[in-house]
Amino acid sequence: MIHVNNVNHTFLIGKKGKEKKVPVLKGLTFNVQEGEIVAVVGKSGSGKSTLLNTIAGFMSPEQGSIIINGQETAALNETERAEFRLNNFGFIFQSFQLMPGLTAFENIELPLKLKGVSPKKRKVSVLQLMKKVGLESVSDHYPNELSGGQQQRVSIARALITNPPILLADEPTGSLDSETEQDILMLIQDLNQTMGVTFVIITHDDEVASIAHRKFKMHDGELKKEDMSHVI
Ligand SMILES: Nc1ncnc2c1ncn2[C@@H]1O[C@H](COP(=O)(O)OP(=O)(O)OP(=O)(O)O)[C@@H](O)[C@H]1O
Repeated sequence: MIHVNNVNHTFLIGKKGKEKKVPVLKGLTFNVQEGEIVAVVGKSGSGKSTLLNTIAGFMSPEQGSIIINGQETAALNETERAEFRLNNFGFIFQSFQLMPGLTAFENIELPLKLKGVSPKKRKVSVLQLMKKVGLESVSDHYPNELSGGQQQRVSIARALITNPPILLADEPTGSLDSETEQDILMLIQDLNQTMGVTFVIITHDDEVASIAHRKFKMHDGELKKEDMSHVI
């Protein structure tokens, strides 16, 4: 489903003429299978977000290839890449990134509106998914009238409403207390098991990594598979 082949990337940092080369991704090779939850852990600055940005096609790696569902993303132009991203990925962020002027329902509905789905079909899909993620009772609430956990549920539902096969999550529980974190992790596991959604989760939190089928550790731009023998 996701094939990362010998990916290298170097940033140029500093003043013009005196730039320093900083290698951020060094020969990364790994695959993610359909239906897996994969966690990428590592210290701040180890290259996790850069890796996620290359998988999502927000940036192209200097060397190597990334193939998503049989498509090499670097071969697409900007417009095709945006379309490809829309059809293949949903995104979850630490800071939820909800539209403050829209209700929970309207936030989840927005991607369908942008895709031109009819109001009737939108309503059916949104209500069904809100039920699935446990948001029926707060449909008319604005983001500032929701708890952190509820806001993250809205953002997960918004990411899933167009049925993308892959969710990319950057510290999805980073803003939540530990009890709410557990709720969100259970939801992620449920969505993985019942809807077959593949998750790639960036985190520095061991609790989050513990729900992954496989865990990779980024260290100075290199990726090492971690022992997951504790996972049944
Ligand atoms: N656009 C950019 N231009 C130059 N350097 C960058 C850029 N983006 C990231 N870097 C550098 O690349 C390295 C890796 O950054 P990255 O954000 O991928 O790390 P991270 O593991 O996600 O960190 P964090 O956990 O703090 O988000 C850092 O040294 C960072 O300063």
